Amino acid sequence: MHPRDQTIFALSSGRPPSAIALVRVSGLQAGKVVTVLVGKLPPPRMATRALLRDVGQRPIDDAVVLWFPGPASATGEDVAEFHVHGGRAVLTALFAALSTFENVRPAEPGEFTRRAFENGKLDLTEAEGLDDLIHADTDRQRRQALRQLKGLLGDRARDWRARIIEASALIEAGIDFADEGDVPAELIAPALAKVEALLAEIEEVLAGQGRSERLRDGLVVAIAGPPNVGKSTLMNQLARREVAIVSPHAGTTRDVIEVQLDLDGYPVTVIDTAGIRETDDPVEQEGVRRAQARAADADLVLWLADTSDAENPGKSQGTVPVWLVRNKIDLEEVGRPLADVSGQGVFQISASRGDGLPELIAALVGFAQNYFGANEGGLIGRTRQRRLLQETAASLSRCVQVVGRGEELAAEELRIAAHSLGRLLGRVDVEDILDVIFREFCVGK
Ligand SMILES: Nc1nc2c(ncn2[C@@H]2O[C@H](COP(=O)(O)OP(=O)(O)OP(=O)(O)O)[C@@H](O)[C@H]2O)c(=O)[nH]1
Ligand SMILES: [K+]
Ligand SMILES: [Mg+2]
Repeated sequence: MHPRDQTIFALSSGRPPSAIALVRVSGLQAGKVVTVLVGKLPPPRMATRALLRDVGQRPIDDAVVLWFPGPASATGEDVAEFHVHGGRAVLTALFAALSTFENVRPAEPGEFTRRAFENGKLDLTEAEGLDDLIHADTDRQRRQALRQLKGLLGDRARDWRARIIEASALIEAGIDFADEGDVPAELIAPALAKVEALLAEIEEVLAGQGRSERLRDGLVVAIAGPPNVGKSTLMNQLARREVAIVSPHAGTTRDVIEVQLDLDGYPVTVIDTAGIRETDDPVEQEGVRRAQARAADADLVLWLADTSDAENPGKSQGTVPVWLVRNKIDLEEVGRPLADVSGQGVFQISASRGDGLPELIAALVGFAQNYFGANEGGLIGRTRQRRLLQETAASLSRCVQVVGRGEELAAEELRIAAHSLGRLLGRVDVEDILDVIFREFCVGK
């Protein structure tokens, strides 16, 4: 039997032990499994309390069972849910009982969602949103994933694709009529108008979103600078715990230390690095090498200097934005003005006392907002989605350019655009292009 036709089961709730564990079963055998374990098939979609028994009638656990006959189920197949006590031995006994059925096996990762997708319960962008929602750590990530799961991008893509197919049908009809007479002009003009409107909408979505797809990975902020300027002290302040060792000894930090922060709902990874200087110590040299590599990979560098230091923050950072942060302002002589640097991206702080930190953190939140796009309507959740939308826009814009020179070329670009959106949704079939042509125009050939 093909693995796709086998019945699958898995623990769908968290790691045991837990108060309650949810075990899901999906596939052709689900009904039989429930009938044997419960003794009868419970009414559909009603929580039913039952003593589960294995095939040898030995009791497993007192459970709540839900029976969802397909196709009105999460996967589209027959699905059973067992809510049992979340003990390891309970689950072992239940899994052993499930495994005694023929063609019933443990599910592969993501297999329930895969089946739901294959049965048309959700499109690919929604499946991606579901995965992102499960992995969301921060509120922004959760909201973005929920938008995807609700199908906001999928709905737009389906609408765009339908309109591309309409435009395509107009052009195809023009091509067909062309060898009989001179109908195309009236057909091509509305097709072109449709394509231009579509292109504007897709480009707006691409432009207005910042890099919302990076919300999944988060923003990387590296703290770099000369030794002993207080990088690890700042790191600990941002993390609100002692993640890095602080000492008056220059060259304390050698390894790259990371913490994940939730900055106003934005996921931010802060990296503390070794102080950058010339050194003979091979261990410290390696630390400096790693520090430079990580700073070059970061999305933002906080270049820390103490107030005496006039270190140039720009060097060796490539295209990564660098903010100059002057630390230890508490050591400034009374009455002496704070360092002469001012303006955007220059901060005065005391990492140990906390002065200037609220301003620095507020600026980081602003940077994150700008980076990810503050727009609540951020539709793009993944690089894959952005790439396919860019491909779609590129094909539509080529279509606009070539339409005067040849309808066949224009029609081909529209086919490519529809194909890109089909891939975005995970549904590529050219049949529906033909369907629309035959249904709407009935040329009768
Ligand atoms: N007065 C004062 N001292 C500070 C401040 N921030 C850090 N220090 C002190 O400066 C020394 C170095 O701090 P660290 O945080 O270890 O500096 P670092 O940049 O991580 O040093 P390396 O890892 O060795 O490169 C410690 O003695 C800290 O207590 C500050 O704002 N004011
Ligand atoms: K130090
Ligand atoms: Mg350090």
